[in-house]
Amino acid sequence: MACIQKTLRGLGVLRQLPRESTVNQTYCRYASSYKYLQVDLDKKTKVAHLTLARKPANSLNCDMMKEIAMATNELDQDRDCKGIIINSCVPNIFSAGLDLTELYQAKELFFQDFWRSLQAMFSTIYGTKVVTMAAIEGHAPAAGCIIALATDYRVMSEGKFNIGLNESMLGIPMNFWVKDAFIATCGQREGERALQLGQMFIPSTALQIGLVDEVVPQELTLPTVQKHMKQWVKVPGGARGLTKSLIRQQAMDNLKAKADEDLLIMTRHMLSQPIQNTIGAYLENMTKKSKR
Ligand SMILES: CCCC/C=C\CC(=O)SCCNC(=O)CCNC(=O)[C@H](O)C(C)(C)COP(=O)(O)OP(=O)(O)OC[C@H]1O[C@@H](n2cnc3c(N)ncnc32)[C@H](O)[C@@H]1OP(=O)(O)O
Repeated sequence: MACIQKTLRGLGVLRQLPRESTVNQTYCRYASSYKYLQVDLDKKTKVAHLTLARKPANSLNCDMMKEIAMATNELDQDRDCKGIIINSCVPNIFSAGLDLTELYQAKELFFQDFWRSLQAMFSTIYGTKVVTMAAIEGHAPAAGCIIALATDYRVMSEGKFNIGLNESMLGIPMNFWVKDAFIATCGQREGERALQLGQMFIPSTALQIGLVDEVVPQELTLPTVQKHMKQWVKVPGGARGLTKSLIRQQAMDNLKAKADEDLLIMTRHMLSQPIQNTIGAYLENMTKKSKR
């Protein structure tokens, strides 16, 4: 965790937050600290719910990614927290991925802050020693899928929803740490196919390729995650946490070592005219669609 804090501090993401605003002895809510999240920790079960709450689609703007990193870090340090469930309060959408309106015609300095915040959000969730699970009750494209990939266990709702890394289709080339996380989860062959094609998956296919661990009716999604969480947090935390670190440390070290390089490469790509044109056209399409 020292590593996560160092990374966050280096990225200017970590700031002093009030320890907690206590509602009562067994249930505490950090929500007052956050604009785009609800964070509730049940001190009795030692499980926190980190609920993405940026309507209309939980698109991830720079501040929201900073908040997710800070909240995860804060929970990681809280002795009363053994598990974090990430879910969404937006019906049928887990997260629509990066906020394209912030990426469109972004200034270089802002983009750097934005990308550092994405790196920090991922590495904080991926690197935390506490158990993390995603209750994916709707669409999870691109960075929505990245949040889910960073967790230890994913349950998705049945329905006409999509999950996956569609970056190629947006003209955005894949970067190393997202590629590594996908391949670690779904394997080399699936990675070669899905990442080149920018493929999105319906829940049953996502289950087949191992992108999610379970698919259940929507109303059972959160209860199913809660049931699994109850089991996972029973495992002695020290042993489980160290085992998790052992498995994830290499990826964390790689990201830390190559974060600047990633930023440099992605700044060049994302601010290039062809990608900016694609994002512009995509935004125009979304506006037309919602006017219909
Ligand atoms: C190189 C690797 C690292 C890079 C990592 C990540 C890259 C990204 O994340 S890029 C972003 C990719 N995201 C997408 O392609 C998803 C785009 N959105 C959708 O496909 C749909 O909105 C979605 C399926 C999520 C939901 O569909 P609907 O339920 O039909 O809702 P609407 O499409 O009407 O959307 C509602 C509302 O939200 C706005 N919106 C949606 N997505 C985004 C977004 N990514 N950024 C900004 N705004 C977004 C959309 O415009 C609508 O707004 P209003 O018109 O104001 O209602």
